[in-house]
Amino acid sequence: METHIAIYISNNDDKHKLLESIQTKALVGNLTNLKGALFSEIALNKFILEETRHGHFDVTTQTKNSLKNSSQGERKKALLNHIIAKNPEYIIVDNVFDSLDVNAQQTIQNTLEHLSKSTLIIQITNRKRDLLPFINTIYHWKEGKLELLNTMDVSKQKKIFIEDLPPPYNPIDTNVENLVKLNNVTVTYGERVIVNAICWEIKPGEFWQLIGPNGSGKSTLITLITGDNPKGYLQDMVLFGMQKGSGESVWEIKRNIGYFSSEMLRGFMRSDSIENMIISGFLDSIGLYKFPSDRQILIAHQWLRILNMYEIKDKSFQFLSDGHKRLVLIARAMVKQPPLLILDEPTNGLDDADAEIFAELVNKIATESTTAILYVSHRNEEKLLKPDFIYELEPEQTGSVGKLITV
Ligand SMILES: Nc1ncnc2c1ncn2[C@@H]1O[C@H](COP(=O)(O)OP(=O)(O)OP(=O)(O)O)[C@@H](O)[C@H]1O
Repeated sequence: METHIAIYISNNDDKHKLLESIQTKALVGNLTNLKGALFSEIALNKFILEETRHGHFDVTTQTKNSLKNSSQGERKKALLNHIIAKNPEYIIVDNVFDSLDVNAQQTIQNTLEHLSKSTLIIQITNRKRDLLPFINTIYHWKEGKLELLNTMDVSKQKKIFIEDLPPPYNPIDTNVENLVKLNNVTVTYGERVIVNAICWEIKPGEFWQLIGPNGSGKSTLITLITGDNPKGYLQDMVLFGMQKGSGESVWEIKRNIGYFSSEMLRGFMRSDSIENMIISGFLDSIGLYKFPSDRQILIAHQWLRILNMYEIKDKSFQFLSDGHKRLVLIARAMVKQPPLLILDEPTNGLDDADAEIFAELVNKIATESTTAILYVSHRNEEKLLKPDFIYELEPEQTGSVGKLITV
């Protein structure tokens, strides 16, 4: 049997450098003459870029959609099939379970377990619970070298956000019974019904988690709520007191929403200061092009203190770890204290320690502010998060139906 290894990394580690060390610098033995494959978000992004540039699809998804138009889970499943078809001699498996629902996680685990009988598997992970069952040896990557790890226990974080949240900034009138009301909403793409007759209400201050298997339509519902989906125009929806199709602008909808998704990290590559990143949340810009008011600066400073980042506020945002970048982007989404904060797969790629810190901030916002939270996730962060309600999408032949679960 092959010796399969896992390398445990934190969000502070440079994953590209680690991959290079494995592939070309014999970090885990000489692999240069072996045919390798990379099962990772990094490989997927390359394929998506190729698709966009050259218009041909190397990786075929189950629905025959392009990768770009596929859901996160569909992309990952398609990539694994693509890799298997190439018969690699080793596979580097990076954050294997991110974006996958429970069934898909099991299927992919079984597939990898089967492959592990003939193919070397090198797992890179930042969550101890993701460790594949057939891994024989676990290392920690430290200062460019591998250190054997006997335990993957991660020390529990202390309660870290002790400062109070700032008072609301120009509170938007949320004197409405429902922030979001979907009434028999059905969305189809071509012949396919994606979601069917969805009835769902989100009231001010509620904390919701939206769950459902890959491809069940979670992102579709989110884009309807944020006003980004053209399919919204035919629907019976009331968003922040405005009936959809009554002449409301996308801006009028968006001013009520703070939004964060892991994918946003890719959009913020400029080297603005941490302080300016937070202030820019008032101005809905990336980067700061207008002078902020004293009050805006004051509120931003309060958020910096909450995050324990006041002392480093002038440093570049890019200097932060992935986990801390997320905290800053949540603060950025929250500075205006919008009626609704949407967190779309926010913990993707976070290590154990940062996932705990992140969840603590979300719970704090849920209990101390009037902002309602809509948290979209496959990852069962139930030990860390405390939503009031769960809305579950259940796929059926005629499109996904919705089910309300009270926690
Ligand atoms: N523009 C589009 N054209 C055609 N099909 C689409 C388009 N956008 C989404 N789909 C399909 O709609 C279905 C639902 O996608 P959606 O992204 O809403 O699912 P999801 O629940 O968010 O999935 P995941 O958890 O995997 O991200 C998928 O099968 C997807 O391929």
